[in-house]
Amino acid sequence: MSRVFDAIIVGAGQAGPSLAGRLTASGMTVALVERHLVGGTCVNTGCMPTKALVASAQVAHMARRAADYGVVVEGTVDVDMPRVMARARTVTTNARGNLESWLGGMERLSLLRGHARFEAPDTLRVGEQAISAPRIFLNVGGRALVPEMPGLDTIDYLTNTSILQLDTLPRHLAVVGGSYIGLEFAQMFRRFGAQVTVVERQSRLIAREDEDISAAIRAILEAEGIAIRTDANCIAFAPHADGVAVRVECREGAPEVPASHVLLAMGRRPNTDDLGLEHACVATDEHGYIVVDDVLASTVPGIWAMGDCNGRGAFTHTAYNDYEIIAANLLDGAQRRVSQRVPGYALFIDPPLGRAGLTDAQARATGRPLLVSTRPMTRVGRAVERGETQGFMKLVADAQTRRILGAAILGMSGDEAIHGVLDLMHADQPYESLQWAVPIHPTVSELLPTLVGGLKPAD
Ligand SMILES: Cc1cc2nc3c(=O)[nH]c(=O)nc-3n(C[C@H](O)[C@H](O)[C@H](O)COP(=O)(O)OP(=O)(O)OC[C@H]3O[C@@H](n4cnc5c(N)ncnc54)[C@H](O)[C@@H]3O)c2cc1C
Ligand SMILES: NC(=O)c1ccc[n+]([C@@H]2O[C@H](COP(=O)([O-])OP(=O)(O)OC[C@H]3O[C@@H](n4cnc5c(N)ncnc54)[C@H](O)[C@@H]3O)[C@@H](O)[C@H]2O)c1
Repeated sequence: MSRVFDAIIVGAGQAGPSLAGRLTASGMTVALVERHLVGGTCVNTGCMPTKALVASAQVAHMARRAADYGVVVEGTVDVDMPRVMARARTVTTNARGNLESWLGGMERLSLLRGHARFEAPDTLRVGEQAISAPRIFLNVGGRALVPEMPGLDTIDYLTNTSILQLDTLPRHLAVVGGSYIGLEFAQMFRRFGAQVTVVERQSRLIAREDEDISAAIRAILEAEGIAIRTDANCIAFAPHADGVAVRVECREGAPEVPASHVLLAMGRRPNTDDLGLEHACVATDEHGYIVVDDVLASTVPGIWAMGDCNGRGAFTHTAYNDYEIIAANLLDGAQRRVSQRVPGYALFIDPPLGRAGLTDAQARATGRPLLVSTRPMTRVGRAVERGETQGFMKLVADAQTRRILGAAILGMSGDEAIHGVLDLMHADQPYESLQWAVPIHPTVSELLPTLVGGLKPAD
């Protein structure tokens, strides 16, 4: 006998709890199944703790730069790692507690603690009990990808989860993977005082971005003393007197990085391998992502997938937007689609990279006639006043449709200022609309109209 609900949600990450809120408010009985911590990756081992740590690292950095601003800090700037980590844990614990209270008071919701696994297309087993519903929503997220690599089984390594348990400063942190996760951790640990080496197998960091962005980020990180080893082919690990020897075999530099700690930041894999999807005939792609259509329906009627597990986004805001799409279509009679979403995200190094739409390279690949405009942060008044002039901004537009195709703001407040562009792209208005906005002085955003004014045909 199974307990029957109107809906089952598996995973209390970034989409599940909000969907539970909407479904129960509409009168449905809902089972929300969570096997570990409510809040999922973002709250517990992702965005929240890392951005709290980035904040501590920025304070340390600015304290070291105090003299640049005429501020006297006596002695050296030291970082108290247990307190830094405790602060990040408090941010996480509070957020998780708030979520638990909200879910705890939700009428018609049964929060079931345990691992859910399909037994049939409408039935899941959670421990001793079977539960079934005509609507099942999968929000199972992902975890660090740990590929088989020579010697990995002979060493201790860290992931985004275990590194948050460190209470001591690594002497030398080797970060394998020079993309979002790797670079945020690399910069913060360098600022906490560790020696840091980033090992990336591609020829440049964060290779999904344009080459000028990769180069500028590399320069920012190297200026802080982070060693960067690109073209790191044939990575292998071995125990070493210092901890771990990371064999890199790059074009330049010594073939081995002797590290005290190794962080693997080589991507994510979806939590779909232990969900019993074969008992429900739900199709996955070759990487294990649940195949969904433009309204996030899986290949089986009555089963939807939201968030990182569907491969249609890898961010908290895309997971949340998945919930918004499903709720609007099911409950509000709307016709929302994933393809209506303008891609946007930020890399939270300091200064951050804010991104919207296509990269320059992606825009060029469309073959459309393009207009491009760039401006260094040295020519942004607010950045000059703040003494934070690293980076640049860039805009790419379609010369025929006069729509912005993409933008990057690598610079102070780039993570916030990019929203002016994202909003315009979402509103599907021509770029000239930005010129007639009256932005506030002095801000980074106030340069967006100037950037539009500087659009010129791409070379
Ligand atoms: C270090 C790091 C930093 C990040 N920083 C940012 C950032 O700054 N901004 C941003 O937008 N994104 C960031 N992300 C990405 C972001 O965390 C994810 O995109 C987001 O958490 C995805 O949400 P989700 O709901 O899809 O999955 P998750 O948050 O992973 O939640 C899935 C939940 O499902 C549960 N679950 C899985 N399988 C089962 C099962 N069979 N039964 C029961 N429960 C199950 C899990 O325990 C988990 O609680 C970061 C990620 C990492 C790792
Ligand atoms: N600021 C944010 O929004 C934020 C922050 C962190 C993570 N995230 C999310 O988490 C996801 C995963 O991030 P990530 O940085 O782990 O993955 P990623 O897929 O973005 O990058 C993985 C990197 O590791 C490199 N790599 C892979 N195999 C390697 C090997 N054998 N040796 C050396 N390098 C290797 C890749 O070339 C790539 O640069 C991202 O897609 C992002 O959506 C977002």
